[in-house]
Amino acid sequence: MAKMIEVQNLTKQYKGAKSPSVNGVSFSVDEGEFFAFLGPNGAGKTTTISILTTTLAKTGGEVKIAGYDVDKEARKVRENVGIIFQQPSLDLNLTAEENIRFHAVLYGMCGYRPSFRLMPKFYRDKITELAGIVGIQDALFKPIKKLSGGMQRKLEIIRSLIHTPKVLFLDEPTQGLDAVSRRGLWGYIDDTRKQCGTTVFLTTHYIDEAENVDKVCIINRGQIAVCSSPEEMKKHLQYDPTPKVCLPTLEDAYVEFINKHQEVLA
Ligand SMILES: Nc1ncnc2c1ncn2[C@@H]1O[C@H](COP(=O)(O)OP(=O)(O)OP(=O)(O)O)[C@@H](O)[C@H]1O
Repeated sequence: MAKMIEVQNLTKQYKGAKSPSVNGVSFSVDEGEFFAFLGPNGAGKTTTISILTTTLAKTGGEVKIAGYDVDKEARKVRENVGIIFQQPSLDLNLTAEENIRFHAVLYGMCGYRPSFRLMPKFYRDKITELAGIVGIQDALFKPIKKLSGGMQRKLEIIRSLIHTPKVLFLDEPTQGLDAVSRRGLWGYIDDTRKQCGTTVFLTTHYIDEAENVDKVCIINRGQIAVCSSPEEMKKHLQYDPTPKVCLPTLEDAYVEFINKHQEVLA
């Protein structure tokens, strides 16, 4: 199976920092795989995702996305990825639909037209479908600054999916969404993954969202601490191995693991 994300010995040291924020990280993600990159605050998740999506320069190591090198073939990488950032990145002076339209043009989905009506049918259909899924049909043509924070988040989600990317990077995608929208979003992402073979790279502090992933890596203080399936993690990462039963959820395994490692590293 093709590797969609290949990371070897990735290092990032911010200017003026005493030590690297990401320190020799290596992992790979196969095509169509659902991958979770978990870790406590400040572990290095956003730094890693920013390098993988070409928005931040690394200081060492090799990174390929969909077979393209993030330094030498950054434009190709961007054509193949969709991103939902932790921080909002919308233009508040445009309408919701205009924000998506510019993104679609930028990502090579279609040429620019000066109004929604004049855009190609496949674009209009895709926007309508996505807006229905996250429930913002009524807000599509309103200026962004009039929308609530939650609505703006939903808009970013639509924007990241509009060009049907091969690899979808989700940096805490459901932060600020209500329960119904969270469920709707995950349903859509699951469908997209299954129908289009989209590879999904997720970081989240809601560990339950990672319960059904294929592979989990935990990063702690800039280094990969463990990489396995959620089932293996639940089986092997019990803090107290008696009685010998699996921990019930990935969140239980994660919390035990982090607690144990914080003590070891303290
Ligand atoms: N622009 C920057 N300049 C200097 N240090 C930075 C910068 N951005 C992040 N850091 C540091 O790098 C480390 C990793 O930060 P990062 O944001 O990647 O962590 P994270 O795992 O995404 O955390 P969170 O879960 O809180 O979002 C932290 O110690 C942080 O303070």
